[in-house]
Amino acid sequence: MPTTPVPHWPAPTATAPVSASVRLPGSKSVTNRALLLAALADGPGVVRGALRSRDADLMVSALRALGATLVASSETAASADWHVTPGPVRGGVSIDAGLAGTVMRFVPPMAALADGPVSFDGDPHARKRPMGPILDALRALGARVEGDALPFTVEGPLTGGEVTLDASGSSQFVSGLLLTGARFEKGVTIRHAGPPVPSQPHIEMTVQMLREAGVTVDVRERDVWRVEPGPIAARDMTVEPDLSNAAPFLAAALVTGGTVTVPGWPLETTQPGDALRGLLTSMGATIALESPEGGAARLVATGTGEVRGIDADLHEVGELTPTIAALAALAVTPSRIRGVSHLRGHETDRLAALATEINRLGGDAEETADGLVIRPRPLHGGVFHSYDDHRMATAGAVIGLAVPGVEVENVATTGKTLPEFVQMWTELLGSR
Ligand SMILES: O=C(O)C1=C[C@@H](OP(=O)(O)O)[C@@H](O)[C@H](O)C1
Ligand SMILES: C=C(OP(=O)(O)O)C(=O)O
Repeated sequence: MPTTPVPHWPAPTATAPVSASVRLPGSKSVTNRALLLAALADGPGVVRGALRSRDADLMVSALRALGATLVASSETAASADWHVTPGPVRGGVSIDAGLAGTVMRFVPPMAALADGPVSFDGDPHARKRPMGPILDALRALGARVEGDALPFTVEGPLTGGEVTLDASGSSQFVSGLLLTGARFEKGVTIRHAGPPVPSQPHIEMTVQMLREAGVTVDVRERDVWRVEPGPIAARDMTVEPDLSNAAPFLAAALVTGGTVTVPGWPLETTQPGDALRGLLTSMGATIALESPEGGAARLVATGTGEVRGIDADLHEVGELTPTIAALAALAVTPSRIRGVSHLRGHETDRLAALATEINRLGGDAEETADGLVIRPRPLHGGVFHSYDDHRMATAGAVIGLAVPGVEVENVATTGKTLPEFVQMWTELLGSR
């Protein structure tokens, strides 16, 4: 039966400076680590304020398929408190990774603990995302693996031990092995050999969450991570708001010369989104991380309506690139974004997608080997394609604030990490 085409979303243009408080749901990266660690723990635990989104739901389904029991309480459309009871890891099941890097890279090492083969597949584009280094590592550690990308099958048992891999394509290869590593008979020692590993804050997030669960992790040697075998302690933990998803909302303060407040911004965090404070300041925002006595911390971003270009190496915080590129396309001076060649293996080839879509609106964006050069040029309306990439869709929304007639194709793809994006964006623009 022919499907009815979904109309493009007319991105609202701001007619006045925004002034809003935007409460973000839980971090995707923290949620999916916390759920997996809870499913591997030595007893029942709770993950509070967990994100509800496609990526998080795929993780919940994967863990249930592998034998864990997850029951939600305090559930809203955007958030849930998950009560997680681990079970023996069960094989003979299939896992849908969707387009989620955290599912396709974090779950296979756990699947190697199962009592039978576990098969993985995902969205058509997910089959193009790099998987080779982590699948080869599982082989080297003792598992049987069929396939070098999605779809693939993993079958334990695996003893663990030492492995060398090239994690320059994704930090998630390291995080994935570390998260389950304590449950391998010999633990795991990972040595990286190759160009620099991106997204170090995400690896620090993994290490910190493991340590909080009582796991011994040694990171004293550069590019070497060691997890000792042992139990993963059951915990009751609360997920921080998703700071990367704050990016388009904070960007709206810059573009419109308004003010956006994000309540609950952690004073200390391993989330890469915390780098927005420096990045947006360089682009012309005034940023204040306020911590009122007795009150919860919050971030306040204020713009002037004029965006400055930026020269930035985003190697450590690659997932912020689409928002920074959207701001750069609206800036009054040129920008250069460097250090992000690994974005070609993200939800789509983000460097190609950003250059194509900015140029489609009349902009001047050029791909380089490891990033983008974006020069000021007046933009016009048109369709901004999302390539099934949540952060492309929100980048289109940021440009639409200043450029009438921008239509975002498949805005529903924001459901990967922020299903309420359109509603939140509409409220942002309405609440003046
Ligand atoms: O571990 C994580 O939660 C993530 C790590 C990063 O992956 P890459 O290192 O592949 O960029 C990041 O871009 C992704 O959004 C989430
Ligand atoms: C790269 C991203 O996601 P994933 O976890 O699927 O790699 C992202 O969210 O920007």
